[in-house]
Amino acid sequence: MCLYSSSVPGRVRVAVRLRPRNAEESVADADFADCVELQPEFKRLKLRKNNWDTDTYEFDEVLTEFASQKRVYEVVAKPVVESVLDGYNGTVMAYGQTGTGKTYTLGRLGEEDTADRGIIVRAMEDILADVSLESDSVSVSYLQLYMESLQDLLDPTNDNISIVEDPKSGDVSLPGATLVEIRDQQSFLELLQLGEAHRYAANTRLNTESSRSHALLMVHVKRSVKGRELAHSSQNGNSTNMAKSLRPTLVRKGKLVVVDLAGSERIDKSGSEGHTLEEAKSINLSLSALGKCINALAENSAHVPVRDSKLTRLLRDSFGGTARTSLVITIGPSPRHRGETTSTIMFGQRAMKVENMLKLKEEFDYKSLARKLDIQLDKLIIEHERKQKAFEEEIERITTDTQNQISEAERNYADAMEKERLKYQKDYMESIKKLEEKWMMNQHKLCERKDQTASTAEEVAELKKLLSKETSLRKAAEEEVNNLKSQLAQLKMSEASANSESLKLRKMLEDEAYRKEKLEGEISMLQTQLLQLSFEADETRRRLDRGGPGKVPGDLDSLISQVRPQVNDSVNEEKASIANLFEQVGLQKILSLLEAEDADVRIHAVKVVANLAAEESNQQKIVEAGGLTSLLLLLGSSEDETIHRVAAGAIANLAMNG
Ligand SMILES: Nc1ncnc2c1ncn2[C@@H]1O[C@H](COP(=O)(O)OP(=O)(O)OP(=O)(O)O)[C@@H](O)[C@H]1O
Repeated sequence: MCLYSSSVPGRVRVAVRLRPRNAEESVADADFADCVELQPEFKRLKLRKNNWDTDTYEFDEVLTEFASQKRVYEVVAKPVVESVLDGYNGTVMAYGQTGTGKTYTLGRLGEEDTADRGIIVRAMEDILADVSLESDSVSVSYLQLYMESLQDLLDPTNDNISIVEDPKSGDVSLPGATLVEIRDQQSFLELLQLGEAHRYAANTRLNTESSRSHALLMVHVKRSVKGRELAHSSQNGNSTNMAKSLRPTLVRKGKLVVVDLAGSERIDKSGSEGHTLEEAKSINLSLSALGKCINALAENSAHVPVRDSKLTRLLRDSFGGTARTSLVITIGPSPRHRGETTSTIMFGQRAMKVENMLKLKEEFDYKSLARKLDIQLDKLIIEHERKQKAFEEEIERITTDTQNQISEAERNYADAMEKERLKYQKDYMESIKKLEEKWMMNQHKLCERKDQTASTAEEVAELKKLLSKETSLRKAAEEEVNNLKSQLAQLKMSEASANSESLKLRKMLEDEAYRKEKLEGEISMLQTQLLQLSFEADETRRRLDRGGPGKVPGDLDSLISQVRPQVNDSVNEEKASIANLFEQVGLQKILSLLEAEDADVRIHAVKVVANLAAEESNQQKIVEAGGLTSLLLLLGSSEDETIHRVAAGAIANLAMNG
């Protein structure tokens, strides 16, 4: 499962490499100029159409016949190798006519002279130098595609390898191909030699040449992303080692595909016949399918005929896919092969227009995590088993110890029990003996008491008699008491009724007393009012007596004369009534009213006393009753003018007499 994938546009890069003239060409074409002229500084190639006309083509790199293998690697393959190390897929491919140097460019081992090392050897050197063999892995498959049959060059028996394409990612894989892990350059070189030997043998068997098949080397580079891992773990500084070990490693998977294509010469020119013709057709089929795909991609055509051949299916990621692709087209200088050279150049020109979308291939390495966990689990199981065994042994030891202790304790307990039993048995026997002695003694005492009991029985009979007598007496007394109690109850009942009667009478008496008091109050009030009326009448009378005819207006004289007899009569009546009152009320009572709270009562009282004091017959009685003293006190204590005046008159009358 791809975890992170960032897409970067990346056009197919194309370099053209010119092979130097070989011995044959030096002779045969001695009088002729090369069919191409290279201008590497302008990255241009001029193709001579004839003696006076040339076509000019531009490439990403133009490598002359003098270009070193090192330079070719650096401009053609190194950027791709670096991408693979960064986690991208990459393709380096050589295309050209037979004998133009495709294998020389890609596959020279440089055993005699390291300067001759081709792209494959140099790429692996760079890869091995960059990876860490502890955390990363490099593995290789080596295959040959011959007439639509994919053969494993590392396992010649495996000659029909199927191509599997991931419909989602478009990744192409060959699950049936042998995959050999590379740990050093030497083993890789040996592997390449082995593959070449197998290729030679296969081709001999098939009666063909290596130039008639396509060779593919696939290098899988899997790298754990340490930087990310470190950053991640530093964010979780407190995480435990166990948690760390359970975290899957992030890995980048880059795949480098190096393709040495079969020669691209035309069938008609090769003059092939029979099997060779079929072979040439097959090669042509796959190369022309590749050409068609590249054309379609260059023209942004909607349909790319990838499925037309196994070669295009194998290279679908390299053209229009996610890989960084670098194509080196190889050409010879001979004007005799101008046609093939032109065709090769045109192929390269179209390939330059193909745009890929480079995608980073990163994923979590769950497989290695699972492996790691398996190892950890095995360790834990072994540890657990070891501990379990130790535990069981410990349990056994403890059980044996405990059983021994229990046996010991049981023995001790049995001994102790026996001792206790004997002790209690002895104590028991002694107790029984003591009890028997006691019982004997008691028996003896009992016999003695039996004699005493006989005399006691007579006394008891006597006492019983007395008791029955006492009982009958007590019963008679109780009856007497009950009688008395019933009499007492009757008496209490009659007393209660008498009490209620007396309460009623008492209430009636209280009511009568209250009424009497009320009536006395009313009488007193009426007497006071009567006194006042008497006094006023007396006053009126006196005024009439003092007035006389001279002081009364003329018209009044006659009136008085008419009235006087009537007045005198009424005065006499008044006098009689006052005297009468005096007798009825009592002098003491009248004098006590001089000290009444009410001012009006005091005024009336003083007027009555004055009126009485005016009569000589009363004066002696008034003085004796303390009336003079009462009047003097009233005079001293009151500020009322009428009281002053009337009291003074009364005092004068009493004083004169006294
Ligand atoms: N740049 C070069 N410098 C010197 N010699 C070269 C160069 N390129 C190719 N040769 C030589 O030319 C010959 C043919 O080269 P090579 O086998 O690599 O061609 P090819 O394209 O792989 O042919 P085929 O398609 O038949 O495999 C070899 O002898 C090789 O050494």
